[in-house]
Amino acid sequence: MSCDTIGASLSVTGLNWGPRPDLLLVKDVKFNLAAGDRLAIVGPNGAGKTSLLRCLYRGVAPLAGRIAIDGRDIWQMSARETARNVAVVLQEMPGDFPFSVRDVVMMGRIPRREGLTGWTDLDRAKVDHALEHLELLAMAGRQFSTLSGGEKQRVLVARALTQEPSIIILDEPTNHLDIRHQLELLELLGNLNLTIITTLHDINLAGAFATHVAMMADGRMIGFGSPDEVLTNHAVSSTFGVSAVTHPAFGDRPRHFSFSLATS
Ligand SMILES: Nc1ncnc2c1ncn2[C@@H]1O[C@H](COP(=O)(O)OP(=O)(O)OP(=O)(O)O)[C@@H](O)[C@H]1O
Repeated sequence: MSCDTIGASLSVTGLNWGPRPDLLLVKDVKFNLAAGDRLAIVGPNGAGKTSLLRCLYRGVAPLAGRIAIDGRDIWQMSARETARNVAVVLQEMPGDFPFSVRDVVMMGRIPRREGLTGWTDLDRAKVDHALEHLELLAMAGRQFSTLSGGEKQRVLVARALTQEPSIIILDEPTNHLDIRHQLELLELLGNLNLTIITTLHDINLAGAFATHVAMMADGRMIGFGSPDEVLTNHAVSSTFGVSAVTHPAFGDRPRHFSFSLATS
């Protein structure tokens, strides 16, 4: 899918967040992304990945530190300006959401709407474009609540794309998707000219998709760099408590891991 917007840079420094100052779930996180970089955040359950994402999309206010998009602190922007820059695709989905698929995707245009005007031909064209690219045109009139988990996931990605953001933040976007849709979604995201930040439990998908990988454990970013730098046998094995072995790229198949339970 072509996208008229371009990615933005992101700079995070000294970021701390927790529900209370004595319970930090994100601890002294810092990293930089250039426009168009794709970051996969990996780490075991409870490592703080979703908490970090919440800080990045302004879902929670940091207790310390700064998050800047193209050099501008996100807390110095209006909520609308942040929404124009950052689109979010979360795991939680409202169960009873009385809207059609087309309506949900159209909601992505709200931050782009000027005043109280109705939807324009441009808005409708953007929605059709996103529906087509995520293979949703045939179900555009269906109630969102009647879709499968994977179909809902694709609708929420389509909504994010119609927002025309410069950064897309996704929490486990491949969770409900079958293998073909997982690969297609990551290919689609990879072909956008945007900055992407996503959590991914699948280390092999993370390595194949990302330009940068951040490894988290106990609220800290314990590794940040290229997939080859961060996803080593030792780091993956020790962080996840498994025995991880890398297999080199072969033909079309990228470098990948196999896993077994670690023997103590
Ligand atoms: N508001 C809160 N109050 C107390 N503890 C919390 C709160 N929010 C999250 N936690 C805890 O903080 C830890 C980090 O949660 P978070 O959801 O960020 O982890 P995660 O890396 O995304 O995990 P997963 O891979 O399981 O989705 C977890 O142990 C979680 O139970």
